[in-house]
Amino acid sequence: MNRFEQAAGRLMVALDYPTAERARELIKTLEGIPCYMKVGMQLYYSAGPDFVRELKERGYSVFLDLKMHDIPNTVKNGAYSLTSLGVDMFNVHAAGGLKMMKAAKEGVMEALSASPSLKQPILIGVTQLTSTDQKMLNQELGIPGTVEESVVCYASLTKEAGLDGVVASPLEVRAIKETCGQDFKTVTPGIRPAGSAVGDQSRTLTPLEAMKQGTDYIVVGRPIITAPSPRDAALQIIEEMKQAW
Ligand SMILES: O=C(O)c1cc(=O)[nH]c(=O)n1[C@@H]1O[C@H](COP(=O)(O)O)[C@@H](O)[C@H]1O
Repeated sequence: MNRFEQAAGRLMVALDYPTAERARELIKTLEGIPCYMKVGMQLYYSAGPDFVRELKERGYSVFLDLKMHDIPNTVKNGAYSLTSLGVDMFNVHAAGGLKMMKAAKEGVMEALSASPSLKQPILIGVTQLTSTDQKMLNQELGIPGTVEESVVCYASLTKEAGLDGVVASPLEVRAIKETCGQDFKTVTPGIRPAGSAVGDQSRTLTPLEAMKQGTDYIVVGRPIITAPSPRDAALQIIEEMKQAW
């Protein structure tokens, strides 16, 4: 694998579109770039599992971002369904607690033993959303301490539950890896190339800065999908990622 492919494989493009048709247009413009594709609530709720299967048939790695957060039994069954669908990665909210996250893992393992040909998906806990800032954490969510402390606390809980890593902002990657180990995966949205609109994100870094923090994957939506040329935007981000090595 050359350096371009290595970097592209760590870029997760958020297909935040209302329909499969719109997502297919973007995929066409990104043809030949071996990035990860992230399907979130907007697209999944409209296009469903068929679109995930289509992405798999096209050869993409798929992160299904549905952020499950429910009672343990419901999450276990949801995890069973998503594993059976054949996604490469999916996530649950760490705020659902230890028992819920362990149930998610059980759902994965049960699906794998029912269909041994399936590949084990990477199971990730969402810590504090990258739109959450210090004031919101303390005043709205009622969680004391700093954002980093809360993120590291959720990351430790996620590790204890036996999951593979967390979603966090790139600003917390070093602290997460120090506490949970270098192999514990970090998936980091809140990526903003220099000069691009921050929008509703609060805790952001550029692609280069995020890679320098040692993150495993960066998630990028609007800076690519709303760019005049999404292909150029994606290629530029991959170039930036390569500079970190
Ligand atoms: O789990 C996620 O992917 C996620 C977690 C988080 O804390 N923040 C966050 O932005 N995301 C997702 O990452 C993507 C970021 O998109 P942009 O802000 O457009 O780059 C969106 O699809 C979000 O749903």
